[in-house]
Amino acid sequence: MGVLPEIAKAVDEMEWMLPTDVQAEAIPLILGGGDVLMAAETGSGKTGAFCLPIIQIVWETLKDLEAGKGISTKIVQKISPHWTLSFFDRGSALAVTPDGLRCQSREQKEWHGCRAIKGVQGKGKFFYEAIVTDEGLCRVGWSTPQANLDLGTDRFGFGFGGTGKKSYNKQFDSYGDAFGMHDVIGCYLDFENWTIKYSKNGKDLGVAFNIPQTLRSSAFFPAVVLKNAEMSFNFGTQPFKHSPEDGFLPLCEAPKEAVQNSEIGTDGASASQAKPRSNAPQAIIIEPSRELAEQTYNQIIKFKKHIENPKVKDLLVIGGINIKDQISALNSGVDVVVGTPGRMEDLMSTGHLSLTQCRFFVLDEADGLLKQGYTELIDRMHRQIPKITCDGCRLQMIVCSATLHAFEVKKMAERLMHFPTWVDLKGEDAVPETVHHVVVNVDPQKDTNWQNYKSSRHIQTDGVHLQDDIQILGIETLSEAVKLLKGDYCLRAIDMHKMDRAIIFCRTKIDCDNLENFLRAMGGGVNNRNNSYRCVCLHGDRPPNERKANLETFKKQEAKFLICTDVAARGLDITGLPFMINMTLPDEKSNYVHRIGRVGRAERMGLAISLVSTVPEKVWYHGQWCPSRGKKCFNTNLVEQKGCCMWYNEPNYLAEIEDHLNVTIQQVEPDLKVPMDEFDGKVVYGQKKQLSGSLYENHVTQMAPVVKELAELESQAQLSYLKRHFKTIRNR
Ligand SMILES: Nc1ncnc2c1ncn2[C@@H]1O[C@H](COP(=O)(O)OP(=O)(O)OP(=O)(O)O)[C@@H](O)[C@H]1O
Repeated sequence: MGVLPEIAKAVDEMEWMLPTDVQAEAIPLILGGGDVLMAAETGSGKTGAFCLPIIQIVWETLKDLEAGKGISTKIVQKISPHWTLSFFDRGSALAVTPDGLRCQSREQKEWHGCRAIKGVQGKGKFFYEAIVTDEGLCRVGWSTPQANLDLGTDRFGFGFGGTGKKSYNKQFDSYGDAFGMHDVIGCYLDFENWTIKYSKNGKDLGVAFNIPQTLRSSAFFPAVVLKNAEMSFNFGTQPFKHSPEDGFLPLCEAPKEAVQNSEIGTDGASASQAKPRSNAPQAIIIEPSRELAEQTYNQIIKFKKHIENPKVKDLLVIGGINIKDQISALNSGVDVVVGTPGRMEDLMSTGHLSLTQCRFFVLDEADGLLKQGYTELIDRMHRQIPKITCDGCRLQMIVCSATLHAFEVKKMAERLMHFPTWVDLKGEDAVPETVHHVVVNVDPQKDTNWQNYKSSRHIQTDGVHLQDDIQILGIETLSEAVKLLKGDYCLRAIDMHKMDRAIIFCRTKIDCDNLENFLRAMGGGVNNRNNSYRCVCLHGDRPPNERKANLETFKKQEAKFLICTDVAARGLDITGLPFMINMTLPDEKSNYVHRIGRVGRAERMGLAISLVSTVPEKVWYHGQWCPSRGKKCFNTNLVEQKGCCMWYNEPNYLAEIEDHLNVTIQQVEPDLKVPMDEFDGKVVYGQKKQLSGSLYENHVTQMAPVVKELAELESQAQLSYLKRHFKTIRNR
């Protein structure tokens, strides 16, 4: 994987012998500093593909910062021998490009400043240009080494700000004109008349300051201070946009005897100036659900197990955990933060989480995040992150999902990412080869068993037909019948395949609760310790602690079935999970891919069964119009009648999914027997496929005859070429 031995050791202990395809492609790209969009099948190891290189780079940066000398050598090499801004003599949130000619600060509340690496002293007249390259607040001018970096707020520096004010010793007086985006500010320093003045787009704004006697023996350095802004500089190595007045020299032509080098940053000791603030992590990883955030966080803990000196500190930022603990962890220093958008936003808005040192911005399950309505938040976070890091590297953005081809993702990538490389191992959405997925039709007109159900035996339905007359056979009755039958089909699927571990997806929270009660009852009640349908539930109405505990129970195999809404459709990784049941198809086609991707992970085989109603089913649909968003809502009218129900047409959704995946999903009979095909007889669901190509000995034996044939063909081709070539020469 090309990672540190300490990381490789941890990965080895997890029994990862080879990188998966997506890891082999993405890890070098991320280590190389690029932006990456990763689209690969569910369960193909995307989490490792971004976490491993991130941990490595974060650790290397910490090591450099700790050593001091590391970072200074790295940077000093990059410093041009000419006039540039200093990488050291600058505020912690101010980033400088590797050429030292542009700086940026994305801190919104504080000013962050910077000085050049050289200044001038004694006699002469000097000039440089500064250009506003992004909206924001800026002040530019000259400062002596004693001045603080907030230019113009003490007696040692002179600034001219975009609001049309000159500033010295905290005194802000009107001067010249206001300036902003694209304006070119000329900065003049005159040691003959002891004055400082400015020009805007070539127009002379007149003398701004008389240099006091006390400062006349000091060196003056170009200086700038920014608040959420960006400026670029020309010290004379490029033609100026507007030539300076006669007699003023570009700084880069200042005679040697007038030039004074900055003392800050010439030795490693000063590198600490670039030390990250404690609450400013180097990597931010955003996940769409708490469970997924926890899972990624747990993987990071495993990956960094052997990393020492310095340790990489990580933090999980999700709701349901005491925010005070998260704040105190942030204050004591974090390097990698994994979390959900809501809690991250809370911490950012209160200033407890700073993005100023972020070098990795990762969106896992990006299309899911965008669909949940986080586009604006993501854009806002991206704006706050400096695009160049404190040690001159570029911000890296990594975006991944199994279903990345959504239009919104492409638009976001265009907007925010910097020439991203697509690691697209699947093209359009696809189901992994390791997943055997089938559908069974639930047809209440053919299968009339529902008419014989006694109340004790059937599943409680969601109550949408409470107001309907279902005694007479009509679409409402058939819809209710489907709901009853589906409970039974689910049981039959479990029994037929002797499922002892399965994830079961329902469309709504109430469906989950009803199925949980039904399965428990069918297994002899909740107090029956040997309940053969032991199950737990995971959905948004369950408190965070219960969600966490239920997931743990299922992972530890103390419950056989995990019943959930789409909250768990994405990313949840349950080792060797053999079975999955869809009680209802999702209306969002990409969610089908995510749901069935909970099985068939890490090369293990899985079976996914979807129950598809042949008739329309009336279901709950609580939109924004529903005052309680579904809680204790009994409005069974259709949406068109200002109600909270709709008709759900599963055959249509099935057709859309098949069209999207370009496959016809195999259909099985209501007995739920899965016919023999290449999966059957050769695999045990939940285990690795036997005789698969992943074992190298087998791979070599399988490929040997083909390779031999290829070698012979190549030799023939070369000989025939040589013969022709030889003939041509002879004929000449
Ligand atoms: N190189 C590897 N060798 C063996 N197992 C691996 C390797 N990489 C990842 N795995 C395992 O594969 C499983 C799936 O990985 P992961 O959760 O990263 O998949 P994913 O691509 O993010 O899936 P999804 O799209 O569903 O989120 C995990 O259990 C992980 O430990």
